[in-house]
Amino acid sequence: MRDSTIKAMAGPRPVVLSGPSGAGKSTLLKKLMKEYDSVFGFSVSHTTRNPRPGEENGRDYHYVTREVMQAGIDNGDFIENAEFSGNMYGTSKAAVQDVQAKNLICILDIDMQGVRNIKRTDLNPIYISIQPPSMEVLEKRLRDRKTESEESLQRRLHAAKVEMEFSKEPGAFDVIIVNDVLEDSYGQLRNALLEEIHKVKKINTSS
Ligand SMILES: Nc1nc2c(ncn2[C@@H]2O[C@H](COP(=O)(O)OP(=O)(O)O)[C@@H](O)[C@H]2O)c(=O)[nH]1
Ligand SMILES: Nc1ncnc2c1ncn2[C@@H]1O[C@H](COP(=O)(O)OP(=O)(O)O)[C@@H](O)[C@H]1O
Repeated sequence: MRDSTIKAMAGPRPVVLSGPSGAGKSTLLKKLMKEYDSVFGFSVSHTTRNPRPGEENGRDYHYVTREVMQAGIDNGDFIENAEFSGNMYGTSKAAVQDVQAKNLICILDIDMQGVRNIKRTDLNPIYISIQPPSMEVLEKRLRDRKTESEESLQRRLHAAKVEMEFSKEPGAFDVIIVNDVLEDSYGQLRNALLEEIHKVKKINTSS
């Protein structure tokens, strides 16, 4: 579905982080937003999964039922949505527009289906793949995070293999970061976004 209402505005380009569950997307995204709190705005997705300990409704996700989610989809409220590991996830138009209205860099954390769907819109983000150093490390990190049942863990590890294959497709991502040593990965992420960061800083200091 081509969505022309989400146009690439004259402002800074949005950023899409994508990659296997457990690769480190949230960790890196939180570090970035902490260091550049007046530059980035997080696109708060909707999901039917339950909140994890420490997650907050409206900050990490909008936690909704399948019925509410489906009604929003049917109403055309979403730029894209996907089923992942037994739950629904989706990016509403409002989530992106709320951030862009503040002239911040909109940062999205979405799966590979979301990447494919966003490529059919005019959003024109920078696509960044966050990957684990290996499947073994990924499994260890997911187990140590203690957020998944054994079933959900296995589903996510299977999805991870598919996502790693997708990231090898030419043109799928602009930047690929293997998240081994966190400080190094964070440095790579920051360097990849410095141009957009400076755009926002210039706009904010000149206005
Ligand atoms: N397509 C799509 N995927 C999303 C969205 N929000 C989150 N996801 C993805 O859904 C997957 C599961 O997210 P989550 O349950 O938070 O697990 P985590 O990746 O282990 O933190 C991840 O790959 C996210 O990038 C969304 O709005 N759209
Ligand atoms: N570079 C890293 N080295 C070691 N552990 C990491 C690293 N990056 C993330 N982690 C840990 O791995 C787990 C998964 O990270 P998280 O940011 O939740 O991944 P995602 O958002 O991609 O699912 C978390 O427990 C996190 O603290």
